[in-house]
Order: sequence, then C-alpha cells, then structure tokens
Amino acid sequence: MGVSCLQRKPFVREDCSLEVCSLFTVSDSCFRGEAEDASGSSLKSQVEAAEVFSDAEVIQGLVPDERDLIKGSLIDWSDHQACQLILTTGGTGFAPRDVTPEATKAVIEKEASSLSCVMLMESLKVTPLAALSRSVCGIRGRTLIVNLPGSKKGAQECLSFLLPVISHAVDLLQDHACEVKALHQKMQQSDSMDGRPCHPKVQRQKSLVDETQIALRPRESDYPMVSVDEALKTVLQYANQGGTHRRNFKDALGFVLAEDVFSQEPLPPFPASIKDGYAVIVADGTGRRRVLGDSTAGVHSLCEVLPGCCVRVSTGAVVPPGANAVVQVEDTALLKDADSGRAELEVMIMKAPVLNQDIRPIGSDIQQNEKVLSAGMCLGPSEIGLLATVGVTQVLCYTKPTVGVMSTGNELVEPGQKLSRGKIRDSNRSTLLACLREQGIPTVDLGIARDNADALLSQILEALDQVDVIVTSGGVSMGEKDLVKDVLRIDLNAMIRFARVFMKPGKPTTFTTLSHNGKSKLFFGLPGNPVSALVTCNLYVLPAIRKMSGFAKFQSTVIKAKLASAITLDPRPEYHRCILSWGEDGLALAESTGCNQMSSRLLSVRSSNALLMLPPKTDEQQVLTAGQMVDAMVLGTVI
Ligand SMILES: Nc1nc2c(c(=O)[nH]1)N[C@H]1C(S)=C(S)[C@@H](COP(=O)(O)OP(=O)(O)OC[C@H]3O[C@@H](n4cnc5c(N)ncnc54)[C@H](O)[C@@H]3O)O[C@H]1N2
Ligand code: MOO
Ligand SMILES: [Mg+2]
Repeated sequence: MGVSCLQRKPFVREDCSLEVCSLFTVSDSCFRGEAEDASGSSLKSQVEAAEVFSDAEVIQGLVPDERDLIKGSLIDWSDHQACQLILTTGGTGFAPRDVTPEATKAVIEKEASSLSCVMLMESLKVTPLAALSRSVCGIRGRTLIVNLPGSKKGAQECLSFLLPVISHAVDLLQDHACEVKALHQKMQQSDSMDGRPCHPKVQRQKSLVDETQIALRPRESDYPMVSVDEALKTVLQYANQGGTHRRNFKDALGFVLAEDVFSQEPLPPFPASIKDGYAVIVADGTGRRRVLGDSTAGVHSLCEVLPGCCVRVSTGAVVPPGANAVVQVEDTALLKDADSGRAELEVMIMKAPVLNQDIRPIGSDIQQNEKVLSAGMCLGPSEIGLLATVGVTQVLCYTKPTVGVMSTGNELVEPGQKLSRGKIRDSNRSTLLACLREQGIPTVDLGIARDNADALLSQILEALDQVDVIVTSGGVSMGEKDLVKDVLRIDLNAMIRFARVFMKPGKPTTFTTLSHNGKSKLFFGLPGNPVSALVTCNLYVLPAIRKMSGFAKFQSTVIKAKLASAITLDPRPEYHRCILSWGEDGLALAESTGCNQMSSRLLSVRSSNALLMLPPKTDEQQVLTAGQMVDAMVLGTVI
C-alpha cells in the first residue's frame, strides 16, 4: 500500500466543474505601477498548477483600494463574466485604505464564514500576524468570492488551505448534482475505509459490478433524471467552438465563415451588355446605323461608337465607349451585308432606345469594397460562388470537430458477418456515422468495443487521441455489462454531466466532459437501442456539433403539425417518429410511422422526416386526438 493511502489526507477531488476563475489584485501601488503584482502572478501559477482546476480558464484583474471599484469588479466578474470563483488578494488588513472585505460584504448574498475561519486557523499556525486579516468569503449568485491576504506568501498559503474543499463548493454552487452525489458516495466509502481516500482502482473494483459481485449491483440508478431541456442546455454549455483555420474555398462547402469578405473590385468591372444586340447612341433614336465592328464577351474591342453608327455586342461584353444604350437584336433588321453574309455593314434600329437601356453599369452587381459575406454565414453554393467572384480563394472558417463513433456490446458483429446464436449485426455505428456525415461532419469509425472495462478504456483512450467528440452507443443502462459510465467516471476522471433524461426513447443518455492531453473533449454515451441512439443523436449530438462548428442556429427546426390520427401518450415525453407532408389546408400533416414505436425497432424510423414532441401522459390528458396540433422537430425535408 502506498504512503498516500496511510496518511489521513483531506478529501481532494480529482476534477472540478470550475471553468472560469478570476484573480484580482487590490492594491494602490500595483495599480499605479509602483509595485510589482507578485501575489497576483504567484496565485495564477498556483491555480494553474492545481489539479482540481486543470480545465479552468484563469483571468486576472487589478484594481486600486477603492471600495466602489472593487465592488464594481466583483459584480462584473460574477454577474457578467460568469466566473465561478473569484479570488481577491490584498486590502484585507488594518491599513486605512484596506476596504476589500467591506466591498465584498456589500456584494455577497450569503457569507461563507467557515472558509475565512479555516484560513485563519491554519494561518495562525504559521504566524500570529494572521489575526490581523479581516478576510471575507461569500456567495453571490453562483459565484464564490474569497478574500486572500495581500502578501504573496499569505495568499498562497491561504489558497492551499482552501483547495481541498473549493472544488466541491464550486460544484454545489453550480448545482452539478451528479458530481456532488458522486463525491458524497466517495466520501462515504472513504469513511468506511477508515478515512483513507480510495485509490481509483480500489473504487473501480467496488463500483464496477463484475462477475464476482453481481448480487451487489445497484438496484437504482445513481444519477438524477433531468429534463430534455436541461440536458440540451448542459450539452450546449460545453459545446464550445474550437478554433479557426484557412481553407480553399472549393473545400469550404458547409463550413461557417469566421471573417467578413470584401470585394476588391467592382462587378461588373466594365459597363456590360445585358443583351445580344447593338451598342448605340440614344440621341440617334431609330433608323439606319453603320456597324463599326463588334464587342464579344471576353474580347477587348477598340471600337468606339460614333453618331449614326453602332457596334454589335453580345451579352456580358464590354459596351464600347461612346454608346449609352444597347438595342437587342430582336428590335433590329439587317439592311446591308457583305461577303455572303459574313459581315454586317448596316442595320435598322426599329425601336427607340432609352438611356442606359440593357447596360449593367460598373459596380452595379457588387461595389468595390462592398462586404459580400459576413462572419457567421454558412458557406453554401451561392456563397462559394461569391468567393469565386471576388477572387478570395483561401477563407477563414470555423473548424469543425472530428467525431468518432463507437459501438459497444459483446453481441455485436459487423454488418457483413453471419449471425451465430446470441449475436446481432451492429447497425448503430452505420446509422450514426451516416447521420453525422449527412451534416458534413468529419467522422472516424471507432469500431466495436466489447463489454469489459479494459476494452472500453483502451478503445476510448485511443479514440481520445484522434477525435474531439466521442459518440458511443450501448452500455449506459443498468445491466452488469453496462460499464461505459463507470469507465468514464472512475478510469477516465470524466465529469458526468447527466446520465438519465426524462424522455422516450433515450432515457439512459449520458453526457460527459473530460480533459485529454490538455484538450477538452465531449463524450456522448447514447443508449444501445437503435431508435434511441438515432433520436438522441438528433436531439443532443447534432446541435452540439453545429454549435462547435460555429453555427449561430444549431437547433433543429420545430414546426406545428396536425395529427392525422389519434396517439396514446406515454408517461415519458415521447419523440414519436412520423412522416410530415403538406396538407391541402396548407398545414403540415403528421402521420405516425405506426403504433409500434419500440426503441429497438428501426422500422419505426424508416421514411420518417420528423419527431413529434409529445407531452407526457397526465390524468387529464391520456390521448391526443386526430386534428390536434403538436410540435414536430423536422429532421429532413418536408415533402
Ligand atoms: N433495469 C433497467 N433496464 C433498462 C433500462 C432501465 O432504466 N432499467 N433502460 C432501458 C432503456 S430505456 C434503454 S434505451 C436500454 C439502453 O441500454 P444500453 O444503453 O445499456 O444498451 P445495451 O444494453 O448495450 O443495448 C440495448 C439494446 O440495444 C441493442 N444494441 C446495442 N448496440 C447496438 C448496435 N450497435 N446495433 C444494434 N443494436 C444494438 C442491444 O443488443 C440491446 O438489445 O436499456 C433498457 N434497460
Ligand atoms: O429510453 Mo429507451 O431509449 O426507451 O428504449
Ligand atoms: Mg444495457
């Protein structure tokens, strides 16, 4: 047994939901630039080095010892910058201008005096001067504010006294029920182990119900049930845009632009003819014209139109100097030709032209320096065409995440294989890969992982090196072989954000975030039932990936549809597969794909282009009748 196990250590979490931590120094002299902000810099290094904050973004600030400025900064960091933790350093002593505790008291809604007490008790063991600190700790909204002393050493020591509890405090404030519950369980286990913190492997043996301890498996899920709205909100909270890159415009279809694009030149760059006909002078009116030559598209002509004359022009050609209108060939007649019709000498203009008729002036389509595309636009065929027009061949786009798809299950064989007893073909991987590829998302096929912790762990670890997002199916419910959540939480130290959703199908949908080699990754553990996997991919995975890819609109379209026939409601909110079409009354008509909506039955999704979002059954409402209007999430084109 390692030394660490024998020591009675405070309970330290391996991870924390802290994302943004603000450090700010309160000091007149640092603010005026007369002293170096040594405490601020050393606290920053300390926070960044702390394992519990490994994923947190640390932002620094500096304010003078002015009560209102300190208050203003605290309010800004907590209310507007969404900091979960604010550490101040300085201004906590007895000097006349020390007002940090007063400013803090003025903004907090609840005091956390035990934290100040811990700092005081521990600091007194180091120096009696600790008695002169007036630090205040408290809570504003979901933000924890902690006053640390101004001295570099004092600030560092006080933070280290709080580190063992601070991550749990942040989780509680963020209401991360899964993490809080997991920690409480862990603490109880460690209590029963004589106060020793569990080694992850020890805990894994305990919590993974393997062959040896099947009877002791949990009979209730450890995870709270969340609503679909909460689940989606959580997913979107962690689905952050990853970065940008330049790519050739020809390969940019479906990417979101990360910069504005301007036209360097006007379009057309010359006065261009809109018709095939003759460039004329309006003042000449109708009558005979001598044909001086021609101007065809792309050929630079030296002809100039003189009074009583014209120049033959084609659509898109330069309108020659001198001309101020084009008369289409249909409004002319040939008067004289030469060389057996090979040359045109004279034509009759039969309809009087008006000024600028059938001429596109310079810049009439696109002006010089006009913004033709804005950051945030998705590049479709017309946008790709605009890039070509303005000659911008390399464009800055938001990078799309690479998504790996893995199936889990001992029962699965490849689609091309024959079935032996107990086996089925893996359909989820093909479905999910197709669903992602249809959206232009780069994918990696991660194969099948067998239902054992070692296989899952090694395949997930390998996948984390290759992809930004992992989507698995299967192994997330209550069975003894449903090991995905345990492997994530215990072996991979992942944060389980939710693991049960009040919906049908898709109840055991699991979403976790984890950090791998300093990069944050998302993990969607979708349920194994084929319909559940597809529905939850549409509900959670696609919006997250669209958001990560830079799309401003990432949720699927929801429209009102009229029920073609009655539907019996389920106790859970149901995502009922249906076929939408436009009815004669102009309303969308929803036809259920059938009453057998079992989540194992892939036939219930065949040809469906929408999911009816049905409310859960209540005592008052058990059935929706034909003709009732319901929300329908559109998955394909409404025909
Ligand atoms: N005691 C309980 N049992 C179950 C619960 C529950 O709450 N308590 N939830 C049920 C619900 S709802 C669902 S959905 C499933 C989800 O199960 P898992 O995510 O653990 O998935 P598996 O057990 O691995 O498989 C379920 C089902 O799907 C088939 N499957 C799995 N992967 C594939 C694949 N790649 N291609 C085709 N079919 C696949 C698998 O063979 C099973 O039949 O749990 C319920 N149980
Ligand atoms: O929630 Mo499960 O996905 O009904 O079959
Ligand atoms: Mg299962």
